[in-house]
Amino acid sequence: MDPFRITSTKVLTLVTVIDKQNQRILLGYKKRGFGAHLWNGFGGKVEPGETPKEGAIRELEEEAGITVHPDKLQKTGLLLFLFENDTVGLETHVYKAYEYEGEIRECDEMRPQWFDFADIPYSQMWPDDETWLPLTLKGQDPFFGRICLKRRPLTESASLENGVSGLNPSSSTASSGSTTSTAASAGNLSTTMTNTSFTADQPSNGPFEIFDYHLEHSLPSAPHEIALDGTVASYEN
Ligand SMILES: COc1nc(N)nc2c1ncn2[C@H]1C[C@H](O)[C@@H](COP(=O)(O)OP(=O)(O)OP(=O)(O)O)O1
Repeated sequence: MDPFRITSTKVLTLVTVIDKQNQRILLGYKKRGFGAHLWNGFGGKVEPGETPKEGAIRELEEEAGITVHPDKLQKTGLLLFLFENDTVGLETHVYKAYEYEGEIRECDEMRPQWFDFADIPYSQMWPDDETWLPLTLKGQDPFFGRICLKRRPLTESASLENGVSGLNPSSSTASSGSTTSTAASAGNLSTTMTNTSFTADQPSNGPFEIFDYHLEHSLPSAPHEIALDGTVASYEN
């Protein structure tokens, strides 16, 4: 049986705020919960009754204290994170914003910090970020990605005791949406990598490593393109 087969998804958002003029990006250090101790964009579960975009704006406000007008929030990608032997996939709607209002502030969940494009801390981020964040920064978006992750071998995970928590990705409370996916139609980018191994000199970026991934330059044009199990996501680009 395919260890990456899923029967449903949770709908999540992820926002990167980009300061084009100064060539830097705003990331947040996750203090607790799923992905704790990693730097990431801002986001979380889409609440019932919310669109992904509304959820993204709400999470950005909650986690970084800033507001983005809906017209200024651009869809940069749709990423489907699949975890080995977990039938719940994470359907993650990724956005970027070049403008915001308000003062950036820390909260109990996230500590925001600017990073120059040249100093993005990929070694302390989810391992998939290095595959797609550069596309966002270079404007090579939108993209669709199917990213399969598996747990690092135990000895390595054990050495990450003080690292990432939230070890069961589907254990956190559910959000709206219930969709599974097939590959989207072919785009002009097609990147595939298989079974990247963790090396001792690679700093820890969590208990998971990429098993394989596929990225392409096209968002599914219609929800049915990402539905496998008869359920259909309701999302907007
Ligand atoms: C698996 O790979 C992932 N890579 C990246 N870059 N980001 C990920 C990955 N898996 C999840 N994420 C992102 C998506 C969301 O922005 C957060 C998870 O959100 P969380 O579970 O913390 O949602 P909240 O609604 O904030 O949760 P609580 O209110 O329950 O704390 O990580």
